[in-house]
Amino acid sequence: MIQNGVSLPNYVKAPFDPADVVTTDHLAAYLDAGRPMLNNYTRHAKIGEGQHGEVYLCYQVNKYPPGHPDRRVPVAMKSVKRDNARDKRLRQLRQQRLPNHPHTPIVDRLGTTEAKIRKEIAIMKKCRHPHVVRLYEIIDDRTRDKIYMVMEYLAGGEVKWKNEHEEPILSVIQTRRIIRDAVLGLEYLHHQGIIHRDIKPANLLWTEDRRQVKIADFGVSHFSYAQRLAAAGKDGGSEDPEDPILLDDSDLTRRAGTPSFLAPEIVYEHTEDTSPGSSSLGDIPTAASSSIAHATSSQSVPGTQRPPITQSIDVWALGVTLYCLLFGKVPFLDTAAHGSEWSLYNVICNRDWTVEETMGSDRIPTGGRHPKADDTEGAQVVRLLDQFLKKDAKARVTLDQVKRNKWILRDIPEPDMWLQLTMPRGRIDVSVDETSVAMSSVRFTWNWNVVSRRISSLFRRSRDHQQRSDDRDARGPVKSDPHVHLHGYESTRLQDTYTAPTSKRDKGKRRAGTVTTVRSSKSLRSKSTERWPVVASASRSTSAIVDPNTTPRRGSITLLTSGASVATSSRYHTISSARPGSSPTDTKPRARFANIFNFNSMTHWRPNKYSNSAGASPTDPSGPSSHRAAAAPPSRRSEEALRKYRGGGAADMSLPNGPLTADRRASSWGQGDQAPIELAEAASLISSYDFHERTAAGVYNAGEKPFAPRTPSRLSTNVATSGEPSCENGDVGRDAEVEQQDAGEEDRKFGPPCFDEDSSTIASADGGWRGGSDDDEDDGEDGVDDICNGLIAFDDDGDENDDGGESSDDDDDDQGENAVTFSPRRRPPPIE
Ligand SMILES: Nc1ncnc2c1ncn2[C@@H]1O[C@H](COP(=O)(O)OP(=O)(O)OP(=O)(O)O)[C@@H](O)[C@H]1O
Repeated sequence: MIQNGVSLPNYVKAPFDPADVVTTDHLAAYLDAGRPMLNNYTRHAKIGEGQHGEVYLCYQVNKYPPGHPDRRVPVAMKSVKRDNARDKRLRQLRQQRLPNHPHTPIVDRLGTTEAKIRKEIAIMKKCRHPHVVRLYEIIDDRTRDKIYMVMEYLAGGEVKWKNEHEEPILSVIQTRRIIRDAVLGLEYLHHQGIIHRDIKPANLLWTEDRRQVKIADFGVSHFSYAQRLAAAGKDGGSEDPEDPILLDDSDLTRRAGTPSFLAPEIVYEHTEDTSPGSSSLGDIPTAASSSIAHATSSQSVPGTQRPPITQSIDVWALGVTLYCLLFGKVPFLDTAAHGSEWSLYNVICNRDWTVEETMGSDRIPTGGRHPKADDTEGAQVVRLLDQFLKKDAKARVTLDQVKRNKWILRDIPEPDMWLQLTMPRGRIDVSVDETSVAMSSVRFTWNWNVVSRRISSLFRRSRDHQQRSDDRDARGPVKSDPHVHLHGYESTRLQDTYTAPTSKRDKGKRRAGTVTTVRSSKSLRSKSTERWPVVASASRSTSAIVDPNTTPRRGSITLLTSGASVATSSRYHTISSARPGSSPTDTKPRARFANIFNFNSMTHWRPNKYSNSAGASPTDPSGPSSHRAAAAPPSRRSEEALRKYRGGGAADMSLPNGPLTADRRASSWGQGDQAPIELAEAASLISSYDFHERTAAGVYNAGEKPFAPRTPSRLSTNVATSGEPSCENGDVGRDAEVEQQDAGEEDRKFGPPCFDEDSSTIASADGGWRGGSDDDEDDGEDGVDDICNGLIAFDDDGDENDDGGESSDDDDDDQGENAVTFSPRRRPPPIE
């Protein structure tokens, strides 16, 4: 196989490459022979429970004939509650306390589980890498109060690393493979501008065969344009990764992660000697991040500034992870009798770590904390740990250096090729609007007055745009999907890209990905927007660009013609819309207005506290321009920070190599020249290839295996051997029985799942998150929830809660009505 000019060895298989993330806006919940079903997913065992919801093993029942290997695909389905009365009350309380300041991060302002989940979805939607858990589908029915994330199922479960005697249970070879996989996944994320922020063994999940691990849990991850540019700087770009403005990512100052894995720069205020020049955290730039200092803890040391928080915090956490896997304990432990989180942070900032005499379950000698020997494996590992756990983030090893480390490359047959193949490629973008539309709001309703107002506004504006479009330069629109091609982006495509739905079921699918919600304009949360044309290029997704010359009114919809000039002003938010399954050949425009106006994009304008001066609307005194006068302090969002840094308004943004045009930006993000496939995807398979090693590592040797694959993996075997999917052949009773026995047996063998303080993610310092599962909220509200383990609830009359009725957002508190209902009498059309 030859890929991008590199000839891959025979053992490299074609990479797994399922379609893009699907957003389904219709939910049918019902029982099938006693087995709960959501759309075409049958629910099986509960795999885990996090802060915001439960994760279930489900089987996707596909339209393949019975017996086909892909007919039933195991997936992990995470169910998360959007919002609820308690959240709402908390949010109101928090909003009262929060200063109304443009520097308040958007997550703070929303301050809900919903905001967190939206961000998680928006980030996961974009990630495509063999060592990052894939998101397949979002089931987001606006009439429900839960959202379902359908993910790749990792049957091997979390990476466990110690036994009850605090001894390591993984061999050194297994540890190396885990770290290698994590490095590749993390390098990909960093390349995209994503900081994971919660790297730890529990967030590395094994595949069923335990040959690979994948990074999971993006609940506290952070996407940053600035960080991405910083990463681009490494590639020879002109950006300065240390530039304080590029690092203006204030969201990062909210402490998130797991205490034992936090980097010193996150808890820097605990550093003992913090005088400039002598800090163990290195030279702290005094000018840096002044805007983020306000968010630091009350314990911050006067006269010092928080060191920049960069992707390096993930590198530190990976170092801590390596240490855990090798020695069965965390490197920084609070040994005080009445230790607290604070004393742990003191240890992290000020103390060195120790090294046991041996490492791994195979007890390979280390040579101590400062090994004298040069080339022993132990010495190599300790030196690598030294580089990982540098308190000064600037002195810390980079992932690229880790990949080139002797110990990491130790058992790779062709290291040069591996390095070449695993080079991260391709860029993605997670825009603010993508987090907004990552999931929609509950109770999305038609409001005919609004609809008619929108329609007339639509006519007016599209006429204006038609007139202006001739005068504009032909720069292509900024797009936020990595698969969008800028070239050949023509409005006529729209007209070739829609097939009218043929059934109600299809209709649901066709609507998937429609532009839905603009939070700041409540009136827009109507079905009027939902029904507007989805803009889809041949490659599934587009974004809209707003003409800076227009003066959109608050809450108006603006339509553009092809080739409209690009407004980089942040007051115009592009909205991506992705319609799964659309192809240039089988579709045509769905909107009745599409063929009248020939538009290819649409956008919403919304007032934005973070606006800068570009593109101000002189006719909108109540809009951002007036707000801006008051909002003089520098904007927080990194893209705006960059714009300011580059010299002011959108028009004169310039880089040393010329102006930062939309095309240049898009191509610098890798959106203009999409590689046929992700090279790294193919290459990373090599990292897990070596059957000898696998045997040596005890992957298939039950005697040596520290943890057997969990119940669900056995279930999948069951399904495979039975030939027919259980829900089809009525075998569910037996299946459930076996499942139960299996779970019991597993509990006996391995004990119930436990959460120790080393591995529990902490909430944001400002109390933005809460613990507890959804069920906390459900108590007394929908009792049947318990029957279905919190996933689905019956309603008394057995009717599905359809989205026909008029209702307002204010009804959100009504948990009983919003609960996902379960109708044994109503089923979706059978899967052929
Ligand atoms: N794709 C998956 N495949 C298999 N198991 C998974 C998958 N995703 C999550 N899990 C399991 O479900 C558990 C809960 O996952 P979830 O993402 O909800 O946790 P979380 O809320 O992020 O947890 P934390 O409290 O650590 O942040 C995890 O511990 C993990 O073991």
